[in-house]
Amino acid sequence: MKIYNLKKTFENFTLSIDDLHIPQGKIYGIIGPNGCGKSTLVKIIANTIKKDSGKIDYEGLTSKDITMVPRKSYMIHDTVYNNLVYPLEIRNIKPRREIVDEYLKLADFNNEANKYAPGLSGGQMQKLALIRAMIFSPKFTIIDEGFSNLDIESTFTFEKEILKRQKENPATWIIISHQISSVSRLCDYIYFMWDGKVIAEGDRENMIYNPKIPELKRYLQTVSLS
Ligand SMILES: Nc1ncnc2c1ncn2[C@@H]1O[C@H](COP(=O)(O)OP(=O)(O)OP(=O)(O)O)[C@@H](O)[C@H]1O
Repeated sequence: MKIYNLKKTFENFTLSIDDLHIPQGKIYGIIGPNGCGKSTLVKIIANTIKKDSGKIDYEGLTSKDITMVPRKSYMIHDTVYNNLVYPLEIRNIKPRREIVDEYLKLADFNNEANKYAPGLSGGQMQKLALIRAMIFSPKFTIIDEGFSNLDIESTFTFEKEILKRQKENPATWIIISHQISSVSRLCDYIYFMWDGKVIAEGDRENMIYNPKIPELKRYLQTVSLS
C-alpha cells in the first residue's frame, strides 16, 4: 500500500502523511503517544472515516481484503458462534465446523459458543473480535489496541498464532499498541508517529533498542519494555 499527501483535519489536530509505503506481507507496528493520530490513520486506511485529501494506492486490495479490529469491539446482538462466522457468511463461505471449533478454542470459548456475545467481558469481546478477523484469513489486518484488555497468557497465545500464520502464509498486519513488548515480539518494521506525522521508521532493532530521535527515546522511556 502506498499513501501520498494524506490530510485529515479535526478542530485541533491535523494528520499529515507525505509519503508512506507499506509493502505487503509483513507485520508493521504503529507507535506513538496519545493523540498523535495512529487511529485516525488506520481508520482512513480501513475507510471507516474519510480523508480530506491525498491518495491511497491499495495495490489491488479491495475492502473485502482489509479488516480492522477496532479499539472498542463491536458485537452483533447474537451468539459468540454467529459473531464468529459472520465474516464468512457475508463472503459466501460456508463455515466448516472443525475450523470454527479451532478458533473457538484459540479464544477459550470451547463451551461458550452459544453465549450472548454483547454480554461478554471486555477481554472476551476482544478475543472474539480477534478470531472474527482472523477466521477469513484477510490479506490486510489492522489491530488497533486489540490486545489492551487481554491477560498475559491470552496475549502470548494470540502473538504466537499471528507469528505462526505469518510463517505459513504471509499477510500484512498493522498493530497499534502502547504495549511495546508486544510490538517488539511481533513487528518486523515500526512507524513512530508524533503530532499527526510519521517522524521515524525502521526495523525493530533500530527503533526500539537503538532509537535515534529524542521524541522516540522519550516515548519509549514512558512505556514499559518489560
Ligand atoms: N471524530 C473526531 N472529532 C474531533 N477530533 C478527533 C476525532 N477523532 C480524532 N480526533 C482527534 O485527533 C487526534 C488524534 O486522535 P487519534 O485517536 O488518531 O490518536 P491516537 O494516536 O490513536 O491516540 P491514543 O494513543 O490516545 O489512542 C486527537 O487529538 C483526537 O482528539
